[in-house]
Amino acid sequence: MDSPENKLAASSARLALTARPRRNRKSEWARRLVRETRLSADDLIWPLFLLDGAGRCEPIASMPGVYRYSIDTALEAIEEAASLGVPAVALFPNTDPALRDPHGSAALDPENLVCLACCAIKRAVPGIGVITDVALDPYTSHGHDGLLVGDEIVNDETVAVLAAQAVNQARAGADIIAPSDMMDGRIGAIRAALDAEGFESVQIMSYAAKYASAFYGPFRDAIGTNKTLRGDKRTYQMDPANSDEALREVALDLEQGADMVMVKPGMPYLDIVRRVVDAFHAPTFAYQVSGEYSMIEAAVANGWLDGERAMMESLTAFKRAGAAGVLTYYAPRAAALLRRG
Ligand SMILES: NCc1[nH]cc(CCC(=O)O)c1CC(=O)O
Ligand SMILES: [Mg+2]
Repeated sequence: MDSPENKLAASSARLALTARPRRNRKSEWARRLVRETRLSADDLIWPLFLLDGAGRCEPIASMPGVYRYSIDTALEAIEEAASLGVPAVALFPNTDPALRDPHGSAALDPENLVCLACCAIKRAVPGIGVITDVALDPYTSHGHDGLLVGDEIVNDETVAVLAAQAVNQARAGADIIAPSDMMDGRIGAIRAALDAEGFESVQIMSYAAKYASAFYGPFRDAIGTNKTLRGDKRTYQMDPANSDEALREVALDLEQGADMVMVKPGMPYLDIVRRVVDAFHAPTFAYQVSGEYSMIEAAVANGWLDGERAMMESLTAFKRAGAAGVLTYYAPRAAALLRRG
């Protein structure tokens, strides 16, 4: 027969190919056999927002599917995450505006929201790791991560407060201290302060390469700093155009005693993740930040993306780039999906 299909078949001689990479993709079992990276619940850290009061679980408009929890409801959610195999949570407080001041004093209050939550979690869900954020932005009236003198975020004075904040969190039972402030020299100062107080076994996960990113917008809604932030954070967070600088930052933090390092944001910075992993072979985490999450969710809400597939593909990409794990608002959802298989 002279159909167009037959003509095409007859005219196309077999290619003399030795390699046909498609052979390894011919079926699901074959693809499973050659899969290079695998995501598991062990790779997921769940960042969680806290607010005061009881019985509260408040939606965040710019982060559909993410909530601010009072401690009691947080415990239920964390219990659930632990049962799904999520190894650790990272706590971020939405501090009552009345408790914020120019010095971020509430960061040092042993009964602040994070400390109370930390104690409660260690008691109620002892099997999950608790990561606390070291930075002053949830506590300062100006929304900066450090102390503001004139229009400068002063480094060394801030570091002294951060070291005290870290000790305050360790006393409340924090397992991992995670400085996200980007001041110079804070890792060494925090390590020394922790050790001096007998907290040698408290780990430090340094936000070593944290960029001044537009993708943090929804997070600042979540903790209530968007309205109050004066100016921007470009004098301490990194320029998104830089890559070698990230390696120098990571080197300094590892020298000063960081046990783990982080690159943030995540997906637009996978090249940095890969470079850091290849250069240092240290446990390197990536933060799939609020804006990345909300971008995916907005497309899903419009019917433009398949939510589950976009979630799992984005998380797998972090593993492929070499990350030891990912801080992601998807942690419980992804862990539940991985459990179902
Ligand atoms: N210490 C601030 C902090 N810690 C974590 C995030 C962002 C996380 C996210 O966007 O999900 C930020 C935002 C910022 O630097 O303003
Ligand atoms: Mg640094």
